[in-house]
Amino acid sequence: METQVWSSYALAIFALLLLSKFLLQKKLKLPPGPKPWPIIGNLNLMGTLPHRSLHQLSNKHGPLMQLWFGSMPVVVGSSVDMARIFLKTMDLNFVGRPKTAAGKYTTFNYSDITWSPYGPYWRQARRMCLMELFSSKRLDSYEYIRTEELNSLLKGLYNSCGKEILLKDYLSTLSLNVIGRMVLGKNYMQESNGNDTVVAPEEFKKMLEELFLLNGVLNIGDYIKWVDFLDLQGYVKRMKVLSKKLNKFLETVLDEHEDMRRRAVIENDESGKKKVKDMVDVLLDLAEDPNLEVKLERHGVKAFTQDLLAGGTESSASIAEWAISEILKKPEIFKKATEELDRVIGKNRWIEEKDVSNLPYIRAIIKETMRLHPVAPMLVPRTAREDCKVDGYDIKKGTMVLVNVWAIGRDPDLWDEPNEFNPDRFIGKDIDLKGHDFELLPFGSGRRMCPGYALGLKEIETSVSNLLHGFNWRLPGNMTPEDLEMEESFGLSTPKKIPLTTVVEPRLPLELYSVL
Ligand code: HEM
Repeated sequence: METQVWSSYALAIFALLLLSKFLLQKKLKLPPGPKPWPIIGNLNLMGTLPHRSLHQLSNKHGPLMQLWFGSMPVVVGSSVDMARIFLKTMDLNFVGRPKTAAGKYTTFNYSDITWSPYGPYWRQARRMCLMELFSSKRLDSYEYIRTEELNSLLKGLYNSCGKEILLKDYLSTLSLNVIGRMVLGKNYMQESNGNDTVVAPEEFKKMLEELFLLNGVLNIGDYIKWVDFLDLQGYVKRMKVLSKKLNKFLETVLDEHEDMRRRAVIENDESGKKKVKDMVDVLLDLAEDPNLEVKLERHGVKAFTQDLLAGGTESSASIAEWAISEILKKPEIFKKATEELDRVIGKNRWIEEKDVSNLPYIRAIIKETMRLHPVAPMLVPRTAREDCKVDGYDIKKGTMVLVNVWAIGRDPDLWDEPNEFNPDRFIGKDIDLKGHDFELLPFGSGRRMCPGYALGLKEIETSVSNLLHGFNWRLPGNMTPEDLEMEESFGLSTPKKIPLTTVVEPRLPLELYSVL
């Protein structure tokens, strides 16, 4: 009997709560959007590629739209004006990140840069990026690493001339080796002196792919809290497995670095040159700094290191693969690109980083690739830190905010024939990739904009230009450009679903390949 009374009380309270929530929302003027279902909200409308599902919905409901992922309100901006409001005009209010299982389990409880909440810790992290990790002086000091690793990729391709190759394998090895040496000081993924590797390169690449995927998935438990413990999609289990592997790797890296620092070893790097300070050294220096506003703990150093490795690996490889795939579909673009390369660089040398500013057509190819295939099609989710009004609509504190840069990149009001790959649209136009031009935002904009964009761009520009300069490209067998699939697979990044298989032939005098 007593139980019955209690359950009626509980029911009445629950009904009252629901009613008050309903009345409150009635009073608020929320952005338009699809009607939510009880419990799941609008999760049923999300397909396997959420940026495409949201693009379709915004065509119906407008460039500012609100939906519900379970009980979480989600606002989506899909126009230049909305991007400018969220990322510039009201950036400070939308600079938060949502608390997700991915942030908790895969980034040492939100202690990395990407998922850490807005506050002194994150602000200090951004200062470290600006002043220490990505200063132009530091990036310049690593140029020799980028050049050596790119040469090794070009040599590898030359050795595979005439054979079918999976281009992404070469590209992700390049970015992993570059970022590995810059961040960790040596390549932990390569066998050295006959010793065992700490982790095999293929295994490490898989770990990073898994990290990107798990950081981009719609994990139901994040949005319907009371089913969280069931881990219905099995993602949380995968996150925990992955975080153990990453932690083991990062512990080894830190132990070795600390050991060398104790012994004050001044090492030579793999090419025999005096070792330049790597990014882990810089982070360990910072961790010892008594004047830091917020102490950088060991788990913070591991989380930052992981962010740098992840940010620097998958993105550039994925963009370069998209660029070559688009060019294979349109041979006339290859012709124009090589005309520019032959005119500006000539056929007797490779392209260096400083040459790229003289190659407007190549840079246009890269912009066009990032317009159609932004690595993070909805950037990284943000949250509203306070209640506010946008375009006359109420947005509640805690609302998740997505800026659909993929949709903006295909907006027919901004771009002629938006689905066509046409680099010429950028020639003579002053549109850059640095977050100033809101129609093209592959690195985001504002306070949370990608801190690694300069490094990412350098890698993409020099690799794509040298790939086009050094080789003629064709599709294998009887495959025609129309047969080439251009589907995406989803995660925090959006790589090609079916990796590109291609065949290369040398385009330059043969002696140039022997000096690599
Ligand atoms: C190569 C191409 C790259 C692309 C297209 C890219 C894109 C992005 C995007 C879209 C964001 C989210 C911005 C936002 O929320 O508004 C981001 C954040 C971030 N990126 Fe990149 N990125 C690239 C390279 C890199 C590199 C090389 C690194 C580091 C080595 C890096 C490290 C980060 C970090 C740490 C954040 C989080 C920033 C924060 O939340 O404060 N990225 N990136």
